[in-house]
Amino acid sequence: MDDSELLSENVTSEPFESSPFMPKEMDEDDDDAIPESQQGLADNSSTFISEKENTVVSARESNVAKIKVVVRKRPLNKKEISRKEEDIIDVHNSQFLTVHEPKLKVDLTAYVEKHEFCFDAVLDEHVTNDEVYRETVEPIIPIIFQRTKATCFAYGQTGSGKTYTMQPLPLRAAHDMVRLLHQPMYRSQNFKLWLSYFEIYGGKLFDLLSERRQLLMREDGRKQVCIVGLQEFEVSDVQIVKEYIEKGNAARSTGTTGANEESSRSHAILQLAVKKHLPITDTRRQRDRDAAEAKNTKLVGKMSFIDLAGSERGADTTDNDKQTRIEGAEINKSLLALKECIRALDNDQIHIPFRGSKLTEVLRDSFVGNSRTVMISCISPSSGSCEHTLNTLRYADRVKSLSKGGNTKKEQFPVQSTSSKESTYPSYSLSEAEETTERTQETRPLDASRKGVENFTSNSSMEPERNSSMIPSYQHRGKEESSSRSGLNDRERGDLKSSQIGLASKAQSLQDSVNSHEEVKVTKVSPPRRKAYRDEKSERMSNYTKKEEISRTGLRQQQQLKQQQQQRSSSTSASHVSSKQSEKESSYEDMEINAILEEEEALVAAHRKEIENTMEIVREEMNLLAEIDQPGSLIDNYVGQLNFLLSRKASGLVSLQARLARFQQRLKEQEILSRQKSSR
Ligand SMILES: Nc1ncnc2c1ncn2[C@@H]1O[C@H](COP(=O)(O)OP(=O)(O)OP(=O)(O)O)[C@@H](O)[C@H]1O
Repeated sequence: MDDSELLSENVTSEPFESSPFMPKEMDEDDDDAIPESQQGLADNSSTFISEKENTVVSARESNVAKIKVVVRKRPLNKKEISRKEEDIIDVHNSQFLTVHEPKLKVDLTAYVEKHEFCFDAVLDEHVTNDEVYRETVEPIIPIIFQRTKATCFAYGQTGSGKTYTMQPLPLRAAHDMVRLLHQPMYRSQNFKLWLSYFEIYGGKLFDLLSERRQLLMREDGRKQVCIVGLQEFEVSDVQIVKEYIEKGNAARSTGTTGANEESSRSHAILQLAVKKHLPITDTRRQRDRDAAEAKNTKLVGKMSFIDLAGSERGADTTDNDKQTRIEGAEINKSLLALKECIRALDNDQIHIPFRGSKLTEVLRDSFVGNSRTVMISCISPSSGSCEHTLNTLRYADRVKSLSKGGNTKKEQFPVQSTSSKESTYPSYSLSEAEETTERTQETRPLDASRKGVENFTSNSSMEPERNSSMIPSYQHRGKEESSSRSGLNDRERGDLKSSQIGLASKAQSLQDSVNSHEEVKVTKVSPPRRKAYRDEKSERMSNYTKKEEISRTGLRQQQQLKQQQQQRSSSTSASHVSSKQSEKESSYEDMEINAILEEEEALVAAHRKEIENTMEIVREEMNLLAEIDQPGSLIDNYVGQLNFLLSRKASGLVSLQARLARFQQRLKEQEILSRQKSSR
């Protein structure tokens, strides 16, 4: 038992339970029970779907979100328990989770910071693989027969349970798909199930079902990705699927990382494709006919299962040998590319950088057109993995925000509220198989249930016209939400807002205390013209150089008092010989004080603006830190962006300091002037 093994491990596959999403399996008798006339109708028209079936499909589709983000927490393992690491993840109501992050204050007092998240589903350590299947893949299966391409992938740090979660899913899916194939509706259309299994290792593609033969990825003229040489096998029963999966798993590249001794070093992609076989009518021998038929297929829909390589950067890039580090770098590159694609979609960019990595090229179908994506974020519950867990959850939160409306403009999908399990997706009736005939080569002469085809267009089988028409002109049923981020980002904004409010109130109380202090002083302040008050005024003005005594109230009161004095002086000394001179001086001083007040206001406004900018920069810095902690992040990006942010911060401070210096200078000048006047 290795260290990472779990005490409560239950790795053996669980027996299948019948699925509420799946129609009951049709046996031969059921099939026979279909009236002759209806069978004929189905044969003649590939678009035939009964109204009832259509309603069922629509109802099912309405439960299938375009992007679904599910989090799975695994139990503590032996190693973690022996290290006395605590379970820091609380799951509530199957959708919410709280991470209790242990932290230390500057004075080394321990405290716990809570991070709350909400996802489409959160599965705790007691949830079985079968339940994971029900929550994630099962609802998608029926729509694979309705021209949908779907992808399910697991994401998370190494050892968090990705392989454990992903491995049983294809078999369960195949089980349900085979059942559906037996439905008269699909049987009559000659729908068949095909399986392929390959991995991306070190940026190269290898066929896991064909002695790890290297494959080539090409883009055809229609920008469809083709995996040249990939072997596909027709599978008609679950036992055969199981054998292929085991064969492929055995051929996978694994290695040891700092955190998992049997770590997946590659991204493994298992695809189950539903194809419509077109009948070969000419009179050939049965064997030739099978081979020709296998070539003459149309892709209906496809389900891809992707087991991503472990995403823990640190362990991969520092602890291990050169080869492992190179692998780690390659894995990081593809995870980064995946993140970039998600971000580009999130920002509604026209150009999506799918070409950033082999992985994203393969995943391209999952994000465009009539697609469904399920991301299962696997997390470890231990306190020692807290940082990685938070990174995984932040990544998941970002993907979730994509489903909330980031791509509504482009694809016109109604948005889904991720805080609710219910989603509002339109129904559409697409029963007809894809029109594109697959250009396949080299049919392997295998037994009937194991037909293998080397595919030259495995990912390209849907015609672009069709593809574009597949993006249904949906009418929005759901209420469209703004593309604002939820969860953490909202919280961050909330934190920011409350800290802003906190800062503002602090500033206000400071200002109040300064004002009250000033008020005491101001009562002594009198118009500068009167000798008796000159010293006080000059003292006051010199006090402006002290930051804490800068007060607009003071200046205003000073001005008011001066005006009162002026009135008094003009009323009582109207006949005085120096009154004109005095008025001149007074108006000059008025202008001076007004100018200082204006400058003061500008300074305070600039200070406020600077605080806002600083907070914005701090927020960006926090994002940057969160990103650099993500697996696959590039240090170059980090360095460049940090440099940019620090320069922004520095230039903001420098310009505020310059303004402050100008203001101080102004006050000094004012003081000198008033001294000169007082000495006159
Ligand atoms: N939910 C779970 N319940 C029980 N055991 C689990 C669970 N999740 C994972 N494990 C166990 O934890 C260990 C690590 O899991 P796994 O190999 O699936 O991790 P991984 O994320 O695929 O790692 P890597 O990325 O390095 O391949 C295995 O021994 C697995 O059996």
